[in-house]
Amino acid sequence: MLRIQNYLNGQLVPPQAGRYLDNVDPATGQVYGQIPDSGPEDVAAAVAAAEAALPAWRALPAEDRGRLLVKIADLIDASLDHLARAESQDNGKPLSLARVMDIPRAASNFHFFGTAAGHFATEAHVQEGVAVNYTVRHPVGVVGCISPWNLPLYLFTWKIAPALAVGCCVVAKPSEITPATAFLLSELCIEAGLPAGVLNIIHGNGPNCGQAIVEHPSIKAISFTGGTATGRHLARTAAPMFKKLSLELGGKNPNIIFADCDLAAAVATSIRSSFANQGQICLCGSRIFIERPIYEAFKTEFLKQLQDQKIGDPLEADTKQGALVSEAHLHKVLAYIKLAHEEGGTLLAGGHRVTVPGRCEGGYFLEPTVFENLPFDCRTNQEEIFGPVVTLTPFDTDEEALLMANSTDYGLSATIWTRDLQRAHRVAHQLHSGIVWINTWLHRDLRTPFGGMKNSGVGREGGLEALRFFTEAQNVCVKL
Ligand SMILES: NC(=O)C1=CN([C@@H]2O[C@H](COP(=O)(O)OP(=O)(O)OC[C@H]3O[C@@H](n4cnc5c(N)ncnc54)[C@H](O)[C@@H]3O)[C@@H](O)[C@H]2O)C=CC1
Ligand SMILES: O=C(O)/C=C/C=C(\O)C(=O)O
Repeated sequence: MLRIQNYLNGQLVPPQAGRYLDNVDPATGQVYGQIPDSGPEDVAAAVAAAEAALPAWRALPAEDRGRLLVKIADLIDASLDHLARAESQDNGKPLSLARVMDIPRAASNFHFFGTAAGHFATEAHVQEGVAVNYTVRHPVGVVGCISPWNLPLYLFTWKIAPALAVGCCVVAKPSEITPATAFLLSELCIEAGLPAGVLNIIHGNGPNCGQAIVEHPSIKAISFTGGTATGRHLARTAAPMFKKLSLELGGKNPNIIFADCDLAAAVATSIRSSFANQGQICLCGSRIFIERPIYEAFKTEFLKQLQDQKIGDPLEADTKQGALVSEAHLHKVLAYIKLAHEEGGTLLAGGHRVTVPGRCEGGYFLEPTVFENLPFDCRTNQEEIFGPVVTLTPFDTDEEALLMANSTDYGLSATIWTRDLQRAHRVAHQLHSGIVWINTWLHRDLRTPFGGMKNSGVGREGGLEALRFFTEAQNVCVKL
C-alpha cells in the first residue's frame, strides 16, 4: 500500500507523531494508500526550514529562481502519464481529463511563473524636476498555500509557483482527500535540485494541519482555494494577525444563453461547463438561463447530447464522467437532488447514483442531473452544489436575466452566449462576477486576473496579481 511522506527541508520524512490517514480511490471505494496526519509540530518544523532557506532563496537572481521552476515544469511534462494516473486514481476524474487538463496546466503554472519572474519590473513615478519614486517589491517571506481536492496538482502549483518565483519560501498543504500528486511533485522538486526548505509540503487534514499553517505567526501570507465556509473560518483566524489573504472560494455561476447565439456551440460547451470534472470546478455554470424563444430547442439538444456523457471507469478512454471525489461528497450532492425535488423541480435527466460493474462497483458515481421549473431564488439555485447538477430557467429580457444571474451570494464567473457583441459587453459589465466568458468557457490566459466578487473570494490570482500578492511594495522617494 502506498504510504506517502511529508517533504520537509528537502527530504521525504514521516509525520512526527507517526499517525496516518487512509486515502480512498473514489472509483472503487477502496483504501489504497496512507497519508501523514501531520499536526502543528510538523508545520512548525516546516516553517523553521522555510525561514532558514529564505535569505539565500530571496537573494538568488530572479532568473536563477525562474530556471529552477522551468526545470520542475519540464519534469512534470516528462512525468505526464504517471502523474495523470495518480490524479485520476486519487480524485476519480477521467484519466483522459487529467492527461489533457490537470497535469499540462500544472506544468504551465511552473513554466509561466518561472519565466514571469524575470519580467516582474520595478515601477517608477517621476515628478518632473521634483522627485523620483521607485517601488521595490520584496518577497513577503514565508507563505502558506492551501489547496482543494477538485483540481489537485493544477491548483496546488497555481499558488506555489508565483510564491517561489518572487523569492518567498513556502509551506504548502494539499487536500487530504487528494494528496498523491503533491507527493509526486516533492519527488520532482528533489530531482530538480530545488534547495532544501524552499518548498515544504505537509500532508494532513484541515483542522489540525491547515489550521496550524494559518495560525503560525511566522507565515505572513495565506493563499487558499476551497469552500466558502472554510475561507470564512480561515479569514477569522488570519485577519487579526494582519496576514495577507488571497481567497478563491465557491461559485454558483450563471450561464446565459441568448436567442441569437450559435446554438450548437452553446449546447456543446454548456455540456462541458455543467459536467466537466463531474461538475466539481468552481467555475462550472450550474444555473443555465435561456431566452424563452429558444428554451425548448436548447433543452432538447442539451438532453440529447447528455446521452453521450458516458459514466464509467475513469481509466477507460471513452469515459466522460468519472466518480465524485468521496462518499461524503456524493451524499451531499444527492441531498441537493432531494432538495430540488422538494422545492418543486421537474427532473429532466439523471438524479441517481450509478453502479459501474466490475472493478468500480463500489465507486461514487452519479448521473449528470438536470432540473427545470425551479424558482431562481430557491436554495437549489442559490447554494453551491459542486457536483453534476444543473437547472434550466427561461427568461424574457436582459434585465430579468441579470436579476436572476446576480441574485446569489456568489460572484465568481459567468458565461454569455450571443452573436450580438454590444449586448454581450453591456450584459458582461452588469454581471457581479470576477470572470466573464463570452461564447466560450474556461478559456484561460494565465496573465489575467482570476478570482471572484462577493462570497466567492478576496483578491485575485494570476499574472501580475499573484506576483504582487506574494510581495510587499516599498516606495523609495528621491528628491531631485
Ligand atoms: N474551489 C472551490 O470552489 C471548492 C469548493 N469546495 C466546496 O467546499 C465544500 C467542502 O469541501 P471540502 O473538501 O471540505 O473543502 P475545504 O474548503 O474544507 O478544503 C479545502 C482545503 O482547506 C483545508 N482546510 C479545511 N479546514 C481548514 C482550516 N480550518 N484551516 C486551514 N485549512 C483548512 C483542507 O484540508 C483543504 O486542503 C465542497 O462541497 C464544495 O462545495 C470544495 C473544494 C474546492
Ligand atoms: O485557474 C483556473 O483555471 C481554474 C481554477 C479553478 C478553481 O479555482 C476551482 O475549481 O476551485
